[in-house]
Amino acid sequence: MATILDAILTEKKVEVEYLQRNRINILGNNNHPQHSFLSILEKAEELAIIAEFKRASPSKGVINSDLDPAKQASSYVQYGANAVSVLTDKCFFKGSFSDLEAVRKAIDAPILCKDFVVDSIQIDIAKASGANIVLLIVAAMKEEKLVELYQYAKAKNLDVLVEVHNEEELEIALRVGAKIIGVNNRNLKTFEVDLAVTEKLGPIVKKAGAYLISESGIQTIEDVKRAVKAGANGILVGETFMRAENLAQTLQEMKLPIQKGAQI
Ligand SMILES: O=P(O)(O)OC[C@@H](O)[C@@H](O)c1c[nH]c2ccccc12
Repeated sequence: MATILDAILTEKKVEVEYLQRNRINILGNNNHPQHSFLSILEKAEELAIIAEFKRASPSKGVINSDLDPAKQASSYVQYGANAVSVLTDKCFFKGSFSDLEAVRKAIDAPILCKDFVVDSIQIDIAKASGANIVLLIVAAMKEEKLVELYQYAKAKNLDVLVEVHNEEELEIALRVGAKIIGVNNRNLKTFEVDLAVTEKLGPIVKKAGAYLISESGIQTIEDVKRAVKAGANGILVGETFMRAENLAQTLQEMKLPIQKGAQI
């Protein structure tokens, strides 16, 4: 049966063809500020928080369509987020590269371009829109493609968050040489969310000497504590922050000290 990930990847092929045809019109500014998320992780004694701007998702439908990306991202940084993630996928997440550009103008912190990257032109556009980090999802491509796109992004001075959901994908991420590994607690094929995925894969990530980011489904302090216990250096949180009634408090209380030994 075709999964939602299959549907997204089919759509991305169409999008990439469009981007290639319109390359000249799209690629703009390449003089955005550089921000190294990796060096933040290297120095951090507290959990790094990547706060996500996420209007909607295929699993949750509309999450919050009232918020302005620049304002929300500024609040994230003001309340202590170490990086901001911006969904740029239109069809399934109601995001855009204009959102990313608006956030770039508003904040002085690393920005993660959150999309389903399958071609280098998407990395070019992410960079031209002001991103400092790109996401590469192991489940979205063959290993050779992952190697190619990883090297491409590195050569452009971007940090790369390599996302995995099981041991097999994690082995691939480590073979590619990923330094920052995102363990997605959500299965992109079934939408099932389980923090036990971080607990299972976290120790393997740490043993390999990479930084661990626990992604998705984090709602409570108990969830954050579980991630920290599994060795997380950071967490990626979208829905909880987009729906928060008291964002300052919700975000600030997640800034827990990281485990000793989680430093590399
Ligand atoms: O809103 P949540 O459950 O806090 O999840 C955020 C983030 O992890 C999620 O948006 C995400 C993780 N990996 C992705 C890949 C593509 C799109 C979205 C994602």
